[in-house]
Amino acid sequence: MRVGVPAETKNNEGRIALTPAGAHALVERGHEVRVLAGAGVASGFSDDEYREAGAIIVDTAEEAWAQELVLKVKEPTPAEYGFLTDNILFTYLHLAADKPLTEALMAAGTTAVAYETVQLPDRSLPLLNPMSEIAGRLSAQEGATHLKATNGGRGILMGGVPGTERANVVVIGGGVAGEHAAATALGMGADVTIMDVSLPRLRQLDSLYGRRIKTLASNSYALAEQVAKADLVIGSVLIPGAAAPKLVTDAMIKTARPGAVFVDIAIDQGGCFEGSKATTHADPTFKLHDAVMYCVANMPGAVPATATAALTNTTLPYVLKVADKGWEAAADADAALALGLNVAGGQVVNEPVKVALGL
Ligand SMILES: NC(=O)C1=CN([C@@H]2O[C@H](COP(=O)(O)OP(=O)(O)OC[C@H]3O[C@@H](n4cnc5c(N)ncnc54)[C@H](O)[C@@H]3O)[C@@H](O)[C@H]2O)C=CC1
Ligand SMILES: CC(=O)C(=O)O
Ligand SMILES: [Mg+2]
Repeated sequence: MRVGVPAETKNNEGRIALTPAGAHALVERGHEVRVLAGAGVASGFSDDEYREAGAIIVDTAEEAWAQELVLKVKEPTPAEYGFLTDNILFTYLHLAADKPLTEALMAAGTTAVAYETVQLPDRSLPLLNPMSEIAGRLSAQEGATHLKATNGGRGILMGGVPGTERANVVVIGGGVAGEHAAATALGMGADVTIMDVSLPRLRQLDSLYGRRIKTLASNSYALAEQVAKADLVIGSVLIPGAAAPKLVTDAMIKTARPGAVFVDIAIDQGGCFEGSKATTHADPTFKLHDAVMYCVANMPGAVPATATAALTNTTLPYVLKVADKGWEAAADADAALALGLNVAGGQVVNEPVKVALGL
């Protein structure tokens, strides 16, 4: 198959969808790989490394996009809609939060496969998992940074010092991102509470972290109580494919401590705080009442050396299947991969996306 790898175009997005090792694996199996010049540089990969791996370096985005299988990291931005065609696009899509992109994919007849809805029988999301690990860890780091008074925050140190209060960190949604957020905040010395609607998941977290963290069943009453006394709130809920539920209301944010920081990791699915709107690494926060809101939709893009390696570790086996067999046969042979299909033949085929967009 002819495989294309364009550069990422989102603000400060340094990842690339294929490493030289991945290009080598594809070429070895008889596929042709075209990588846009310079696309790997921010992740630490030069054009020469791709050439040595057997890839062809192309000079225009058009050429990288005009292949049978296009590999990307983030969803196409409006500037890229013109490149969409009836080929296979394999990338994060987050369509529940993006009707214009959904319509562009339908109009182009793209076979659009979303990393974030590939799902194993145990319900885990193997291609979202590594980026949730990274975004979770980063959320605690970013929270600590924005809690500094010099950044508009409450001026509290995560772990305090002996004789002072520690920061009170509340994590809403104790899945992959939430667990990594909690573990990092714990490592920084904060007081950590994880809230989730899944009691089995809270039991699991309790057995892993014991008395070092608090677990709480999530409901609007408990959320209101926790938000009012938190220094840092991290939102990391997910209903796969669907728009994120707005769990923290504007009224709750009004009661927050002045300078409290709210990190909405779930912003790529529309956000789980009322009042969240997507921000960029260049301008990551805004003020809402007296709170600092951090809503960057591509958090791992800031650590591309780690994130590209972590992402391609998990995507490559699936990429090889699609390139070797074509979409239909690959999806027939792998039920987890088949669940990645979001748009095909001009129609949305993922049920939660359909519901979220009212289609
Ligand atoms: N902003 C960014 O750069 C990134 C964002 N993400 C996003 O982070 C979010 C979380 O992803 P994962 O941790 O992988 O998901 P996950 O599926 O591992 O965890 C989600 C958790 O939310 C819980 N949950 C669902 N509804 C809830 C509710 N009403 N109240 C409390 N908890 C609830 C679930 O029980 C589950 O434990 C997703 O939206 C994902 O797309 C992931 C990576 C990067
Ligand atoms: C999952 C996602 O949105 C990201 O890695 O940017
Ligand atoms: Mg997005």
